[in-house]
Parts: sequence; C-alpha cells; structure tokens
Amino acid sequence: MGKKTLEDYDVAGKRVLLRVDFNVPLDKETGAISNDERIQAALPTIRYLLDHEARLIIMSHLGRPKGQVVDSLRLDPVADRLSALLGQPVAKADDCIGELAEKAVADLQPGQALLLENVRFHPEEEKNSLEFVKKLAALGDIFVNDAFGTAHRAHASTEGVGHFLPAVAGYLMKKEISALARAGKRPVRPYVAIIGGAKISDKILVIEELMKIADKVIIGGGMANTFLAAQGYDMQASLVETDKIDLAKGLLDQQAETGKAFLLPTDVVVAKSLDDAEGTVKKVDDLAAGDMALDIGPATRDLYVKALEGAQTIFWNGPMGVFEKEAFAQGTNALAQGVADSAGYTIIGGGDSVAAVAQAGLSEQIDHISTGGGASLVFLEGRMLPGLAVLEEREDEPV
Ligand SMILES: Nc1ncnc2c1ncn2[C@@H]1O[C@H](COP(=O)(O)OP(=O)(O)O)[C@@H](O)[C@H]1O
Ligand SMILES: O=C(OP(=O)(O)O)[C@H](O)COP(=O)(O)O
Repeated sequence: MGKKTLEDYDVAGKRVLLRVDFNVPLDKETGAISNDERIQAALPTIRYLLDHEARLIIMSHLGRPKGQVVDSLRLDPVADRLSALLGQPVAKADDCIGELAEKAVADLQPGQALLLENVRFHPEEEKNSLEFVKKLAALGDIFVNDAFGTAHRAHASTEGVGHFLPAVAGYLMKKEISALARAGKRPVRPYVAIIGGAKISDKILVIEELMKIADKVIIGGGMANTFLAAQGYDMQASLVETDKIDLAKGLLDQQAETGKAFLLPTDVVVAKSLDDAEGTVKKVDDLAAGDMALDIGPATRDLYVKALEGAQTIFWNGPMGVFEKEAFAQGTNALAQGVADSAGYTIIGGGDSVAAVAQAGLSEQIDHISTGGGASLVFLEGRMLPGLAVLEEREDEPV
C-alpha cells in the first residue's frame, strides 16, 4: 500500500491544523507584503480543505522575532491577503496557543479558515518543546504540513505536532519534493549551483556539500563577502559573518585541492548607506572605510552569466545583492536573465529569490520556482527534512 495522501482523510467538520510557510518578504520601508507567492502556493491545499468542509486552522511563522511579540511581524496583513485571494473571510487569532487561540478555534465552522498568530512569538516553537507542541496539537484533529520552505526546521509547528496527530503532506509539499527530486541525486550535468543572500551562517555549511555535488558553484550577495574576507580582502562595513571566516577559509582550501570551479566576485557595487540612490563600482581589493558591498559588479555579472552557458541543471538560492533597492538589483537581474535563458532544467528557491525573479518579470521562464531556499538546499544535498520525515512516518499508519 502506498503512502496516504490528503484525500485518504475525511476532513469534513474536523479541525485541520495546517502548517504553511507564509514567511513572505515585507517592504523594508512600509512593512507591506511585497510578494505573496508563498501564500498563493498554499492555496490548492487550503481550497481543498475548505471545499471539503474542514474547520481550517492555519499556522505560520513570519521573520525571526526570536521568541518575542514583534508587532511588525504580526500575521494580520497575511490574513487579509489570504482572505482576498480566497474570496472569503479569514479569521485571525492574536496568539497561536492559549485562550485566544482556543476561543477562535471553538468559533470556527466547517468551511471556515482561521490564521493563528506568528508561532515564533513563543521561544518554545524553535525549541520544539513538548508542552508547546501539545498545546498546538490540542487545537486540531489532523495535522497537514504544506510548509515546504520551513521543512528543514525541526520546530514545534513543523515537526513536533506531527507526532501527536495523524499527519499528512499538503499539495505544495508533494509538488516541491517531486520537482526537486529531478535535480537531486542524479542531476543532469553540467550542474551549476548559485548561492547568495544574507542567511550566511545557515547556508555556508551547505556549500561544502554543493562543492561535491555541483560542477560549478557561484557565490554572490552577503555570502560572498564572508568568502572575500576569508581571502584577506577588507570588506569594510559590508555584511560579513566574522565567526564564519575560518569556515570559509577551510572551504577555500578544500576547493584549491579539488580544483572545483568556485566563483567569487572580482568587483562589487558599494555604497555608504542603503539609501544611496546609486552605488559605486569597486574592485574587491579597493573598498574604503564605510563601504558596504551591496551587489556584484559588472565584470562579475558577465563572468557569472557566462558561467551558466551550457548548464543542464541550475539551482539558485539567494539574491546577488540588495535587490529590493534598484541601485543594487542589477547583479540579481542579470543572473535572473541568465537563468531564464538557460536551456537546462532551472530551479530558483527561497522567499526573497522568488520575489527577485518575479520583480524581474522572469518567473514564467523558470522550470521550478521553489518556495524554499534553505529547505531545497538541504533536500538537494540528500539530507533529511525533519518536517517531511515525520509525515513519512505517519503516512504509513492506518487512517
Ligand atoms: N551584499 C549584501 N549585503 C546585505 N544584504 C544582502 C546582500 N545581498 C543580498 N542581501 C539580502 O539578502 C536577502 C535575501 O537572503 P536570503 O533570505 O538568504 O534569500 P532567500 O529568501 O531567497 O532564501 C535580501 O533581503 C537581500 O537584500
Ligand atoms: O524563508 C525561509 O527560508 P529561505 O529564506 O531559506 O527560503 C523559511 O521561511 C524559513 O525561515 P528561517 O530561515 O527563518 O527558518
């Protein structure tokens, strides 16, 4: 007998606890949702559950509030956007556990949806602590996990609750896994991986694995700054994770031994402030006090786009610069165009990366737009995703 799917459950009238990844990019100035693709991606599962008369309780995180209530990271705007997309009201509870959540759940009728408050307002979420898991699980009768983008986190709402309720994958989770499996164990070669963005400590370890799997690794964005610092360049005021410099040095040594193509910027676009209307192009050995490297430079752009030629598989996570600002978006846009033009199988993953490609108007030309950056990296390495592993265990059990 195969794994169970959503259709194997009778959800009518049941409290379905659905974990999604509504960690959408927010406009740095206004705080408004700047890209809602992560919400749209979860709609098939949400619509299915509502059409089948579930009492739908939705959980998500937004940003990294570090276990505290942060008003700018409340989920009210997300509930409004979901409501507009669904064409029906979506209730919002101001907490994800306790009286506020319980009352909102009790008021929920079949076919209605409720969004709980940001689960990361409680430090217990990321600790996956048992008491918190039990409180979340007590709100539902069935757990559905559609949060592919957060499946690499063993948190209470992504993994913990799966041990206490019948648990099954949603449609987005299934779709992501089957699309990514194509680039997984046996990618068609040459395979080029592009890594950028700002989540350096999260993703730098993954690069070691990528250096084994991919034929070429291209590094940009904030990630590149740490490697450039490891090469001895003074990156001045740029985003650099100093405690990861040694690790970066180790990776560069490894790369020197293997000779694997590993591309770092030779020039960057710098500015003293994010609000500078335009940046200045500098060689990486030429940064002055106060300079922040906020994009790859034109020579690097050309080098990177050329490096994509002939690729049969391309995976990209993490923008090449602060693409949210026009002055620092050219590197990301050029790479987006290069990936879009490729005849190979192309995957772009991550909340901001997906937003960047949408901003460049190129989403249609990408084979798979993944809602997960870190999650797809972990998956492509062949490592276990905790949010998926718990489902696989439970999907073998009788309904
Ligand atoms: N050179 C840089 N300096 C500072 N921030 C950067 C730089 N390059 C990219 N970023 C930022 O990285 C963020 C996205 O990183 P990340 O979350 O890792 O990507 P994703 O969401 O696609 O996984 C963006 O907000 C972007 O502004
Ligand atoms: O945005 C996310 O990851 P991504 O930036 O790697 O795509 C997910 O929502 C996970 O968020 P986290 O990296 O704060 O755990």
